[in-house]
Amino acid sequence: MAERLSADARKEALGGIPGWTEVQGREAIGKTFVFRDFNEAFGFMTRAALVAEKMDHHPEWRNVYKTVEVVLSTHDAGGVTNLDIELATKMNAIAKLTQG
Ligand SMILES: C[C@H](O)[C@H](O)[C@H]1CNC2=NC(N)=NC(=O)C2=N1
Repeated sequence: MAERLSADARKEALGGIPGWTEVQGREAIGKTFVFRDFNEAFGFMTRAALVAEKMDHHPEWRNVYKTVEVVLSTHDAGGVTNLDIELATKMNAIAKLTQG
């Protein structure tokens, strides 16, 4: 199983994934993505869902129109692991593609 990152390791990893920050009150990372419209937002979610399923690592997320709020943590580990960092990195890349 993936290892829970220390607070220092989390901070360091967050430095490499623009827009992602610590969630207050729990060990998790989050980012709010804002797209041009619902079509783009849902396109992002569709692509990200396929990647998440392949990784067997799943986001907590909420979509309202063109905004997608994402929270990542590794429930099995009770915190943030490299799986979250990897999925966050992939989501940033997918968002870039989605936004054209
Ligand atoms: C059995 C299954 O592999 C586990 O429950 C996986 C599925 N997806 C998961 N996703 C996330 N975010 N954290 C987990 O601990 C997790 N565990």
